[in-house]
Amino acid sequence: MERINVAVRARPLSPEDAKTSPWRISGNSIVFANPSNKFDFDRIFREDCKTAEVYESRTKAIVSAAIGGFNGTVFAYGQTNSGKTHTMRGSSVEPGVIPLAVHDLFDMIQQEIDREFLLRMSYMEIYNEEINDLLAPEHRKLQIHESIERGIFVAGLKEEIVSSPEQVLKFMEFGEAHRHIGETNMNLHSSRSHTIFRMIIESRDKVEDEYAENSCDAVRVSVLNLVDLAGSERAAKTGAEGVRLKEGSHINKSLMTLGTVIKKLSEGAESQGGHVPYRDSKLTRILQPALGGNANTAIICNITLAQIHADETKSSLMFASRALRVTNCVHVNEILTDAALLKRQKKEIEELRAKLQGSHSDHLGEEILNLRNTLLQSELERERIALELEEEKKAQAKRDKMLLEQAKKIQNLSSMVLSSNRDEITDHRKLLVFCKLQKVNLLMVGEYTELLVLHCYIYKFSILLILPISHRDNLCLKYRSLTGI
Ligand SMILES: Nc1ncnc2c1ncn2[C@@H]1O[C@H](COP(=O)(O)OP(=O)(O)OP(=O)(O)O)[C@@H](O)[C@H]1O
Repeated sequence: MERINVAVRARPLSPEDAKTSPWRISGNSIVFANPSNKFDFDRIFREDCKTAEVYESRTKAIVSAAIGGFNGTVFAYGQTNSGKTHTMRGSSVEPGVIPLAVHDLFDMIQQEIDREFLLRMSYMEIYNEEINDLLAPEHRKLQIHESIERGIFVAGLKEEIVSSPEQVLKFMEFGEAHRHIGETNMNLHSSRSHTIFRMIIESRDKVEDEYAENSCDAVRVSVLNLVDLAGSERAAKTGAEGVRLKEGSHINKSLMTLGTVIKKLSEGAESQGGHVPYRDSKLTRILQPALGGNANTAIICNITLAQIHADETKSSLMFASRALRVTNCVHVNEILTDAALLKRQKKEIEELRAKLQGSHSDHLGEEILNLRNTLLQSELERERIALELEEEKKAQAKRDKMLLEQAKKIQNLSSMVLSSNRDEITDHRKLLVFCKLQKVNLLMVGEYTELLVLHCYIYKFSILLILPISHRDNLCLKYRSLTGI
């Protein structure tokens, strides 16, 4: 959000008027009669200040921004004979803001070696609420239209392509010749119309190769309005009659609408969804983007400090004070073709990627990598443990199964515990073969055990012998002699 910049310029006074002036200027404040009537502004230019200084203080920056694609509007406001035309148009002795801006604009463009520019100009006046083309005097009563592409525009207004300040000023001179100027009691050359001098600045990146990756064919289009308003006037003072009176009433009416628009905006009407009467006059409708819209705007309020015009000066300062509270929303005006849009997005992605890879994100990247590694290791460990657990379960099941089988076998064998005699030797042998096949130890008790020991030896498996004491020594001897153990 950008506030409207408001400066006040006091025109020189005659020595008599200077003596009786009720106004005092101190810094950027101006006081009327007593300190309670104090007005503060961004800048106050005293009577002796030169237009070049007025131009440098704010308009230069607006011109520079316009080259960068931002809309800009500067207008001179004030009562008749207060020095508006002197400020905006000036003379050959002291050029005004318009010729100074035009020269500066071309100088600044020269510095922009990476961009190419196309400049157009138009010049119109609003006379008795009718829009006339000053570059094509036959174009009269032009209409205002609005479209999404162009915004608010004057249909049929001639735009001349220009390539030098001299060319611009020449066209301007042509327009001046067709402007409505009239003599009043207050000003020999009183402007009877509002004039809007406009420069349309189009630019784009200079490219050797249109299709080069890093080229961007986005076009910036900005409008710079330099406005010289007609002065508010009192018929009693100007002595206006007939045509002059009619002109004066139209001037006053449109200035009144301008005042109302500024008042509404300063009260925040637009942001609160309230009605701002832009359409009540051609002037406010054309200047709409500059008033609370998309433009850098500056107002130069011209005043006279003479006692006799104190009321008009007060009213001008009130208007200027309200304008101080108006904010605009300024953004660069860029038109993008589809190709340009794609290129721009690609560029943005590349820039973001470069940023991500920059020093700032190195540390972050490393940390992310470490975290990822840790996570991976944890997952592997978890898998390993799960596998081990599974194996363990299988082994346990196998063991359980084996134990169960063994228990069954023991049970079977228990039922086969022998109480043999010589006739049962064949059965002993069968049993041994069975034990060999089943890989189980044989539990034996009873007589004739030596014969079984012999068989065990032959079939090579160990045996547990539980024998009656009487048999033990005898058997041990036999076992030793057989096995050599
Ligand atoms: N700062 C100044 N220094 C010298 N002369 C000035 C200054 N301001 C105004 N004048 C002179 O005062 C006269 C009236 O000024 P100008 O025509 O610029 O007033 P204006 O506000 O445009 O009036 P109007 O609204 O009637 O067109 C002119 O002769 C102009 O040269």
